Amino acid sequence: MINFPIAKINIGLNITARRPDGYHNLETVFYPVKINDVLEVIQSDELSFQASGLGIPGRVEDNLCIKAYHLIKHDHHLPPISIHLHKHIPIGAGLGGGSADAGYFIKLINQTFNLGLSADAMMDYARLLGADCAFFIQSTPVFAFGKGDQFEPVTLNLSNYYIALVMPPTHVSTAEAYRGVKPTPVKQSLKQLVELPLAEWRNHIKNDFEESIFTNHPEIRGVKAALYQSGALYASMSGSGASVFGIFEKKPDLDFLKEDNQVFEGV
Ligand SMILES: C[C@](O)(CO)[C@H](O)COP(=O)(O)OP(=O)(O)OC[C@H]1O[C@@H](n2ccc(N)nc2=O)[C@H](O)[C@@H]1O
Ligand SMILES: Nc1ncnc2c1ncn2[C@@H]1O[C@H](COP(=O)(O)OP(=O)(O)OP(=O)(O)O)[C@@H](O)[C@H]1O
Repeated sequence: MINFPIAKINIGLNITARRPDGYHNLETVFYPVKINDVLEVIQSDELSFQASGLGIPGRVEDNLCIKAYHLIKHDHHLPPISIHLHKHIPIGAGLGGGSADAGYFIKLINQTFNLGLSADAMMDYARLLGADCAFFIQSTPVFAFGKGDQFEPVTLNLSNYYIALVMPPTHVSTAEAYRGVKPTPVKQSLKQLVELPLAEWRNHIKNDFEESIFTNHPEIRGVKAALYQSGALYASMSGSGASVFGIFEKKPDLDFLKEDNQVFEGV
């Protein structure tokens, strides 16, 4: 069986406190975007993992698909499988690509082997693999809080807008990004701020990672400025970077960014 893990962008990201477990409390809005990996699982004689497309750093046994397999196998009978992941979602981009593979892998296993897991049960498994992973079980826009793994629904539909995403040739590690931020409590929750008209987001909604990441990687700041100059109503780095998205009323001309960056249009 096969499915297509999607990416997310963060609309706003406030890091509000450091937690005793070393993680941070945050609030953000996750919004799904149409950049996909391809994930295939077939029953086999032994567990194996093949990857194609973008190179994935790290050991195969640390790939979130393999970790998800062992996690579920601990509680359920699972035969050996052959996994193929075609990687297209940029890595170190703040797009949650690895987390998406984890969430979609859990769904694929549930479906392939008729495990009968509810969405809540799958989210509980996903939470054990990474803070972002649970979002990808349902992949609908949500207000997220806690470690980024607790959700409340939001009414947010950007389908009448044009979203473009720019990936500079820079990768940012999530752990590095968190180290650069001083947590600060919020005055007004993002949950209310996303209800504002989109043209006003620019004055109210921020990503707390930008300050330190832009200092260390000024080319990312440049991409954000270029998106505003091209007519974006709102532009922001996604998550811990390095990708930057712009929300436009209509398709902009972003050809000038293509020489130095990877540009995803109409996501
Ligand atoms: C930056 C975001 O993408 C925003 O949505 C997420 O917070 C990152 O989520 P993720 O990649 O699933 O994160 P994990 O794999 O669980 O954690 C990676 C590292 O990020 C830091 N981390 C992550 C989430 C969080 N709420 N607080 C943290 O401090 C920790 O140092 C952790 O070791
Ligand atoms: N299936 C996977 N795809 C990509 N990376 C994976 C996968 N499984 C594990 N990883 C590891 O996760 C790292 C990418 O993590 P990183 O936190 O930089 O992701 P990101 O794309 O910025 O997403 P996020 O929005 O979650 O921060 C890779 O360097 C790799 O070692």
